[in-house]
Parts: sequence; structure tokens; C-alpha cells
Amino acid sequence: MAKQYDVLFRLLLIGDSGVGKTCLLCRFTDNEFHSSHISTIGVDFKMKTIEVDGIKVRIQIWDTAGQERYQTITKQYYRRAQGIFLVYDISSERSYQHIMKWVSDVDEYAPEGVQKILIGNKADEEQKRQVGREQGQQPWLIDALIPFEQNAKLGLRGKSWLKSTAWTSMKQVPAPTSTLKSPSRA
Ligand SMILES: Nc1nc2c(ncn2[C@@H]2O[C@H](COP(=O)(O)OP(=O)(O)OP(=O)(O)O)[C@@H](O)[C@H]2O)c(=O)[nH]1
Repeated sequence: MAKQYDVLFRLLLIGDSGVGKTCLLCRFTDNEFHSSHISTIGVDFKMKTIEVDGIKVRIQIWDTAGQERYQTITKQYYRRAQGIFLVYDISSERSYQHIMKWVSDVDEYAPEGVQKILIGNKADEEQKRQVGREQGQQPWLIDALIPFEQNAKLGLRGKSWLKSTAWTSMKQVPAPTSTLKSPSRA
């Protein structure tokens, strides 16, 4: 029987409740968008196999609850992640400020050297933008952060977003000049 995949990647989505983690995942795996916000309880995951340069890559993406009350559970999933997507909402300054807290959780619970990717989601909400593009491009604090914006609603970047980041262009990004205030989690 033909081998179903050559490599497996375990990736994790983290960020405040409501930033659109579940929607990003649904867009990527099923090309769907749901306008309702049904908070994730604990963790959930989806899988998808794609081909990158002739290599069959199976991606297992864990979607975590952003709500504080599930943090004890969700942190247990950091340990086995090979890549972590830190998601904020470009129309929520607060969700961007909280990224610092998410980063410190990653530093504490994820394996050393895990790849971190910063996603500014809801890129279609330009008129409500509270986080400037340049803010999202600042690789403050993190030594290997790949920043970009994404639109789960319209699916602009759609299927190529992981392909173009997680394994093909993981590289060091020049470092830190913090423009962020200290995080204050709700
Ligand atoms: N306009 C717009 N809305 C979005 C986008 N992505 C998600 N949303 C909306 O944002 C809300 C929250 O999305 P979810 O994916 O459920 O958020 P989440 O981060 O998984 O939330 P928790 O499970 O509570 O942590 C929903 O009403 C979505 O429809 C986007 O790219 N654009």
C-alpha cells in the first residue's frame, strides 16, 4: 500500500478567544468559513496532507481554546508542537498586546526552538483596524517569528499560507525592538 505521507508536522494555534483560530483552521482544511463564534472547549484538531516539493506532508493542527479557563488543559499541548501560530485580530489592539503573554507561555511550555509564526487575522476588517501593519511586522521579543496577515473570512492566502511559511521559509527574523505594552490578560 502506498505510503500516505512522508513527514508529519504537529502545529498549534493559540491566541485570545475570538481572534479566529478555528476559522483559520476550517479555511485551511475544509475551505469553509463560519460567521458564528462558538468558543472552542479545550482543544480540537484537524489534519490535512499537502505536497511540498514532491514530499507528502501531513499536517496535524491543534486548535486551542483562547479562554483563560482552559489554559491548564491547552498548555499541555505545547510540548509536542513543532510549530506554533500566535494569532491576533487586526481589529483588536488588546488581542495584539496579549501576544506577549502567549509568547511567554510558549517559552515556558513548548520545546526550545519551536517555530513561531505571528498571524494578524481578520485582514478584511481594514476599516476597524487597530493594529498597524508595521506593528504586525515587528519581530520583537521573538528570535524566529514570521509575521503576516491572514483573512479567514475571504480566504485570501487560502491554501498556500501554511505551505509558504511553516516549513519552506522558516528563517530567523532580525530581532527585538519592543513597541508593546506589558500584557494584561482579561
Ligand atoms: N471578518 C472576519 N471575521 C472573522 C475572521 N475569522 C474569524 N472571524 C469571526 O470571528 C469570530 C471568532 O472566530 P473563531 O474562529 O470562533 O475564534 P477562536 O479564536 O477560535 O475563538 P475561541 O475558540 O473562543 O478561542 C467568529 O464570529 C468568526 O466568524 C476573518 O478573517 N474576518
